[in-house]
Amino acid sequence: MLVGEHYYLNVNTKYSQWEKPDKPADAGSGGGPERVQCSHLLVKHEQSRRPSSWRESRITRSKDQAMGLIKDYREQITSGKASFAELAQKFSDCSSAERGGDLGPFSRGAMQRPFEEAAFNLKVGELSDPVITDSGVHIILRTA
Ligand SMILES: Cn1nc(-c2ccccc2)cc1C(=O)N[C@H](Cc1nc2ccccc2[nH]1)C(=O)O
Repeated sequence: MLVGEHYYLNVNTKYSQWEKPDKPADAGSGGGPERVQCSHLLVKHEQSRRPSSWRESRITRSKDQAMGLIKDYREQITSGKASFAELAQKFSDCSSAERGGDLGPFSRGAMQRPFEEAAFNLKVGELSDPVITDSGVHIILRTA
């Protein structure tokens, strides 16, 4: 929160951002969905913004180890060995694990930018590649 700093608001899409836009404001029409619903599986690591979760009070795994785990979970899901919700419920370091990783519907501007970009570029039913945010390493399933 930068007190006194100006931010930029696209009055068409109601999207706000700190960075000065580098292209004309889009009209907000046809630019993909307004809202998406996603589930995610998050593996935190020692450099995560909050290296703690319902699973582990102090998370010490490295970022590389977190990436390795996320790739393993992704392979289990794509090969049908396990369901997304089952692995998220068991292993996600986000409190949404209790709901199989379901975050509910959200608009642009609600989530960290890398997560938002990945989520809004998924088709319904599509599983993302690993996504890195300040929280850790995620895989994202768009459900609506
Ligand atoms: C964004 N969000 N929604 C829930 C949630 C939703 C539904 C039911 C319970 C919790 C938890 C969170 C959240 O920020 N959790 C954080 C971890 C985290 N960081 C995220 C970054 C982007 C998207 C989801 C993310 N979840 C935590 O538990 O440390």
